[in-house]
Amino acid sequence: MSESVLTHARYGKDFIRVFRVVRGSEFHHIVEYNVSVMLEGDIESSYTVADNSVVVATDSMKNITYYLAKTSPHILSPERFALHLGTYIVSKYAHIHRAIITIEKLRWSRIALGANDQPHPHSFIRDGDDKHTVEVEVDASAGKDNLSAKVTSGIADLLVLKTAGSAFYGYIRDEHTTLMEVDDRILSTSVDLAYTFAPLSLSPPSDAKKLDFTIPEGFAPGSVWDADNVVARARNATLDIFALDDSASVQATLFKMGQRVIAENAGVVSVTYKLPNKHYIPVNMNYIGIDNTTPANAEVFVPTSAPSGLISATISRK
Ligand SMILES: O=c1[nH]c(=O)c2[nH]c(=O)[nH]c2[nH]1
Repeated sequence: MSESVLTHARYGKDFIRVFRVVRGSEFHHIVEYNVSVMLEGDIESSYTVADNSVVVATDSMKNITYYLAKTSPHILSPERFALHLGTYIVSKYAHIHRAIITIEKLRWSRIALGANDQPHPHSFIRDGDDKHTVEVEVDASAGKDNLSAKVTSGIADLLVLKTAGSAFYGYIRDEHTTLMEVDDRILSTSVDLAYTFAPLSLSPPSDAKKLDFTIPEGFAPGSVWDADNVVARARNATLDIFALDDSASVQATLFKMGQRVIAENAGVVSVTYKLPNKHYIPVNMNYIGIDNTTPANAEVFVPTSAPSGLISATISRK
């Protein structure tokens, strides 16, 4: 026993499901989040000598999440809410030095009705399976008056497909090659992207309840405080490039996506894409004298879930 030592400890509550409505005079606004709260600090004794006096119960972390969902003016932005929640926790508990908050924001879009797409004040539709993802680390290890944060946001499970404008040829051909070179093919991927903002420092709460959380005035477009617009631009850029790029490969198209995200968002320092290549294989009908394999005549495909290619890269600001 004495030859072992605790080298890392982190605990918290995962899968905290929360829905919030903000009732404006004309329009209601809603968010649905899956939140995870993980804490680090002077908590070793809870592991090593069964000392629960240092434990903020994970049940309390769940309650704090709901309390802030009710009281925080930042609830509608997952980045700001995560920063507020992390700041609250590290400010309230002297021995907690780091809070790692992750949020998955599910899609709810306002229903538009009638010929002129009139936005409905309080009805919404789940118009996609993709999620806005956020990971915030609020760090108080340099002191409770010296808070800093790292924010990585992104999009997961954005499923797309195009039926033209994607070639793949010129790759290594040797005794292991069976793939046909094509000047056109089906291209489909489930986009996963995550971008990291420049590190930021945070003001500690000034009120006794530790609830006060301020964001700077006049923040720069593309900064972490502009995160709702950043994710909208990243989604648009991704869909734009996917549709419009005359793709030579997933690799080349991915790089263009990353370049756009960096160019359009001044506060983003790097972006990582993970693009599975979800292969659609043309059915060979040569046995019955029908051409379904040359790109121009390929119309019937087998969608395959496995194996898939997996193309990933990180594009960083110079
Ligand atoms: O865009 C692609 N990149 C690859 O690396 C690859 N490999 C493969 O078999 N098909 C594809 N497509």
